[in-house]
Amino acid sequence: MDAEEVDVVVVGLGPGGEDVAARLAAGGLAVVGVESRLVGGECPYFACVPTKMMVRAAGTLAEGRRVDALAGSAEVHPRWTRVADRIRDEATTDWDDTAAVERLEKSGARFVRGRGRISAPGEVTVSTVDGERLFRARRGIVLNPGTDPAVPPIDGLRESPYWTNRDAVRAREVPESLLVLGGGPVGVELAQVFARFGAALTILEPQPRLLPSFEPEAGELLESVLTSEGLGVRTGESAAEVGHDGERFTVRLGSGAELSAQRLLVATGRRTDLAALGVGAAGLDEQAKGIAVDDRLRAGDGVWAIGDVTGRGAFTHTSVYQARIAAADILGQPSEPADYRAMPAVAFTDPEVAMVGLTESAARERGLRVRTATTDIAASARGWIHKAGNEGLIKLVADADRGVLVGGTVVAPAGGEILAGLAVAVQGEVPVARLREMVLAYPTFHRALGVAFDEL
Ligand SMILES: Cc1cc2nc3c(=O)[nH]c(=O)nc-3n(C[C@H](O)[C@H](O)[C@H](O)COP(=O)(O)OP(=O)(O)OC[C@H]3O[C@@H](n4cnc5c(N)ncnc54)[C@H](O)[C@@H]3O)c2cc1C
Ligand SMILES: NC(=O)c1ccc[n+]([C@@H]2O[C@H](COP(=O)([O-])OP(=O)(O)OC[C@H]3O[C@@H](n4cnc5c(N)ncnc54)[C@H](O)[C@@H]3O)[C@@H](O)[C@H]2O)c1
Repeated sequence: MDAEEVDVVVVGLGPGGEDVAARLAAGGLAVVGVESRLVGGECPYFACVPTKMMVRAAGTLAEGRRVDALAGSAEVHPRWTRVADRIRDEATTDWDDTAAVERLEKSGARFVRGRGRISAPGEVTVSTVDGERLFRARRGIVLNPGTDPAVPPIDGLRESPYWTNRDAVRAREVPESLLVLGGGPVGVELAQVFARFGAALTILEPQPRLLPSFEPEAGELLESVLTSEGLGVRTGESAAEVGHDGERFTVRLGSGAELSAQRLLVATGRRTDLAALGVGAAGLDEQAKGIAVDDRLRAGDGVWAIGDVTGRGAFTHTSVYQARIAAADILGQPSEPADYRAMPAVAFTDPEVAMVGLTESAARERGLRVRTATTDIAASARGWIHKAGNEGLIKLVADADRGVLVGGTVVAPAGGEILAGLAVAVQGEVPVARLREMVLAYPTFHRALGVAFDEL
């Protein structure tokens, strides 16, 4: 097979892959982008965008149900077809990436639909519907393969018609009951959405709390909100066996108890098949969980990796941030090295759970002399005015020796927006003494930060 000579091959066109391909093409390089499914990746078709449309719709239902407490009376009648149609028509154009392919090609990159794998150093073989194509990349290969849902090895699960996020966003109907395996961001966001649309919901999370990668206080508060909305939350419990009789799922727990539901959503994390990507041919460990990269996103000689697969925060903003740095490195342009100190994470539940930088335990593990402060959003002036739906907290984590914030968590209505102030403080290493002097508008939710700064 003759090889086609190019400068760079980008394998996988998630948000970062699409971005890096366009940047490299704009920089004058001959670029081929390879995508086996949809250009844009998980985020626009199966993740961020459609799930946030669901969250937005479920939030309006919740607000409608709060009318009785604040403004009169209202009857709310959920209709899922509104959400399903919006996802199909506005978010995903019925899961069609024509516009994204055109955008990519307009940027100057070439597009090949197929599955790429590194077949030799500097070489990518792409399996397309018309057979195999071979590309030789003079400058290098950028890997942006993203992740697929990880399905845990629970007896009977793989043989059952379980859902992942990809099925949940395509749902045309709300199940009468839904069991969610996993209380991470995917699990809690989708659980609250489907519950607000009428599904009887149970979340099963083996760790002691929901959102285990966030501050424990955040997971505890979210659990109390979800249970007050009628969801069942079973933390510290795992599924031992899954059965499906053609209509319903039965899940036997480690404790012996049994749960039953019409649908089962697997939201237990993500995985990438590095062996299928051929990373071994580039001298990388194909048995590893992800691809280790340096602060220029270099994974090896002539190989860069960006996005979820790098394990530096599985978010769209990480992927496009890394794309910018990798593109600059390949083009030989100046840029700052990757800096993840103020990486934000937001779970778009109601209240939103948002964090930046280090949790208290992560800061202690790094040997920092940690000082923390926590304040209650409901007890703040704005929280008290807000009333229904005012649950929340702010937790700050400071390095007492340097007198700066190293992390912060906001659980609040629009907590992800409030987080921006903390992100600036962590990134800019603004002294806590200076933060205390700030004038914070009354009565905003973020004004509660002042109480926490004082406590620090
Ligand atoms: C339900 C859900 C909700 C989420 N919500 C948010 C959110 O609100 N905010 C946020 O920041 N993040 C969110 N995320 C995470 C976000 O979707 C990812 O971090 C984001 O898509 C970036 O991923 P990526 O760039 O690594 O690649 P991906 O988006 O995973 O795309 C990788 C692409 O590579 C392709 N590919 C893989 N292997 C090959 C191959 N060998 N050859 C050719 N193509 C290949 C795949 O088909 C895929 O299209 C969410 C995730 C999920 C599951
Ligand atoms: N708003 C956002 O930015 C957003 C939203 C969704 C997802 N994401 C990203 O996507 C990635 C995937 O999210 P996720 O929630 O699927 O993964 P996750 O790894 O964050 O959480 C998975 C959860 O499943 C639990 N779990 C593991 N095995 C289990 C089992 N056998 N049964 C039940 N539970 C089990 C884990 O303890 C964990 O709490 C995350 O890294 C996240 O950052 C981001």
